[in-house]
Amino acid sequence: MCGVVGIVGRNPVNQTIYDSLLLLQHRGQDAAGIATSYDQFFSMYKAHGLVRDVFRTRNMRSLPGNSGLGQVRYPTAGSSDSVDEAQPFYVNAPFGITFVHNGNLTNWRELREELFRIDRRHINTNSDSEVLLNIFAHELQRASTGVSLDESAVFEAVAAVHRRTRGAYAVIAQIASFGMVAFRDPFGVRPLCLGTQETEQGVEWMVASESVALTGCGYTFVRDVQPGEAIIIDEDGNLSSRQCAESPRLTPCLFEYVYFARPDSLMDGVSIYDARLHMGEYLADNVAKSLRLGEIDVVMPIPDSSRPSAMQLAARLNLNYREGFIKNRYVGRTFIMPGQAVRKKSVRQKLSAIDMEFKGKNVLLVDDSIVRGTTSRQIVDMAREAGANKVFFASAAPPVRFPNVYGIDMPTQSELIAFEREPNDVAREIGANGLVYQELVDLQRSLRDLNPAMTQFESSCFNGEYITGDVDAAYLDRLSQTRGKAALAQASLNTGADDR
Ligand SMILES: O=P(O)(O)OC[C@H]1O[C@H](OP(=O)(O)OP(=O)(O)O)[C@H](O)[C@@H]1O
Ligand SMILES: NC(=O)CC[C@H](N)C(=O)O
Ligand SMILES: [Mg+2]
Repeated sequence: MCGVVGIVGRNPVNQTIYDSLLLLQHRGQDAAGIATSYDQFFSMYKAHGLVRDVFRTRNMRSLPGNSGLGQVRYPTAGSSDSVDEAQPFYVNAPFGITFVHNGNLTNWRELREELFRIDRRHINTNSDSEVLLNIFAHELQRASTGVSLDESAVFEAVAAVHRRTRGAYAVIAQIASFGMVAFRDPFGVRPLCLGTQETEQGVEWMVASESVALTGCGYTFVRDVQPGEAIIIDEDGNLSSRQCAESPRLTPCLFEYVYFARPDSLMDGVSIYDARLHMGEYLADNVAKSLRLGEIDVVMPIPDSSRPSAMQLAARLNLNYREGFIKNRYVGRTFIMPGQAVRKKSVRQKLSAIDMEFKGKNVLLVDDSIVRGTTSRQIVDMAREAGANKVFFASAAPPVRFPNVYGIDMPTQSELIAFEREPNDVAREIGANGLVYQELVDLQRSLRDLNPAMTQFESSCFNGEYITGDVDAAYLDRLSQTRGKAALAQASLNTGADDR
C-alpha cells in the first residue's frame, strides 16, 4: 500500500504536500517523495525513510511551484533498498511527466518486455510503477498530435492504459505545461478521492488516497474518483472528468477497510471507523456462538487498528473493555515493515503489557487481522507473561490464506499462518486457548450495511478469487519463487533469524 497526493493550488504547495504525506504515512513507511512544477520545470526530491526524516528545510526550499504531487511508499514490486524505485517517477517524453502510483500491476513483467520490444522504451528499475508510467507516456504520445496536448488525448491515453494493464492502480500524474491527471483502475481496487478549497486567489484542488489527507489540510471532500474514471485539472484550476473504462465495476480491496486506511477516512461512501464498528458487532455474534462468554473477564484491543472493532465487540457482549497493551507512539506499523526479522522485533518494541490488567484474568484479545501471525504469537506470550489465566483471540477479518497481488506485500502462501491450518491449528500455533475469526460474508456485510451500492469486493487474500482473471496457480508460484524467496533471503541475511 502506498499513499499518493496531488495538488493544483494558487500558492506554493510544497508544505501542504508534506503535511498531507504525514497524514498518509500509515500507508507507506519505506520512502517518501515530492515533485513540484514551476515555470515549465519540475523539481523533485525523494529518499528512504519516514516523511519527517526525508525532507529537510533545504529539500523543501528546492520544491517551488503552485502544483505538485507526492507519495509515501510501501513496496510491492522491486525492493525497499532501491531509492530509484521510490516515487515520484519522471519521464521527459512526451511533454514531461511526473507520476505517483498506489497499487500493483499483475502483468508488469509482460508489459516491460512489450515496452522494450515494441514501444522502444527502457525501464531502469524493477518497479511496476515505472512500467505503468511508461505505458501512460507511450499512449499519450500516440493519442496526441504535434506538440500540443488536449483533454481528449489524455482521456484516450488513460483508456488505452486500462486496456493494456491488469491489476490495481490509483494514479496521479502531472504533465508539464498542461496540468494534473488522476485515474483509478476499472475495479477501483485502491482508493482515490478529490477535494477542493476556495482561496482569495481562486479555487484549489487536491487528489489523495484518503479523505483524511484532504480534510487534515483544510480541503473539503468532494467525491471519490470513480473506478475507471480520469480527472484532469488544468493549470488554471479547471476540472473535467470522463469515464475511460469499458466496464467499470467498483470492487474495493477489503483490506483497506480492515487495516490499511485510517479510521477517520471516508472511502467509497463508507466511514472506515463505522465499518470497523460493524465488523466488531458481527465478530461479537460469532464470539458468542463459539466461546463461553461467562469465561471471559475482559476484552482488549491490540493497538492500534483493532480499537473500534474491539470496543464495539465488548459493548455488544456486555463485557469489560480495558487497554492492556500500551503502544510506543514512536514505532510505526509493523505489518508494512520490510522483512520478517524487523517486523518480529518491532512488535516487542511497539507494545508492552500492563500487568494489573492481566493478573489471573481470562482475556479476549481482539485484532483487526492475523496475517503472518507475527503480532498474535508475541502478544499471546506477553499476555501470559503478564499473568493472564486464559487467553482467547478474535480476528475482525477472516483467515488470510492467499497471496495478495494488488498492492499488499504478501506474495508467498506459506508465510501466512492460516495457510493449510484450521482455526484450531492457528490457535495452537499462536498459543491461544481459543480463536474466533470473522466470517467473510459478515465482513462484506459490515461494508454493505453502510453503502448498499457496494456489492462486490476484492477479497482474494481470503478466498483466492482474483478479479483481474490473469492470476492462477502458475502465476502465484512464480511470484513466490521471485519476490517471496528474495524476501526470505534478505530476512535471514540480516539477522540469521528464522522466518516465523
Ligand atoms: O499477523 P501479522 O502478520 O502480525 O499482521 C497483522 C497485524 O499487523 C497489523 O498491525 P500493525 O502493527 O502493522 O499496525 P497498527 O498499529 O495499525 O495495528 C495489524 O493491525 C495486525 O495487528
Ligand atoms: N503498495 C503500493 O502501492 C506499491 C506501489 C508500487 N507497486 C511499488 O512497489 O512501489
Ligand atoms: Mg495491529
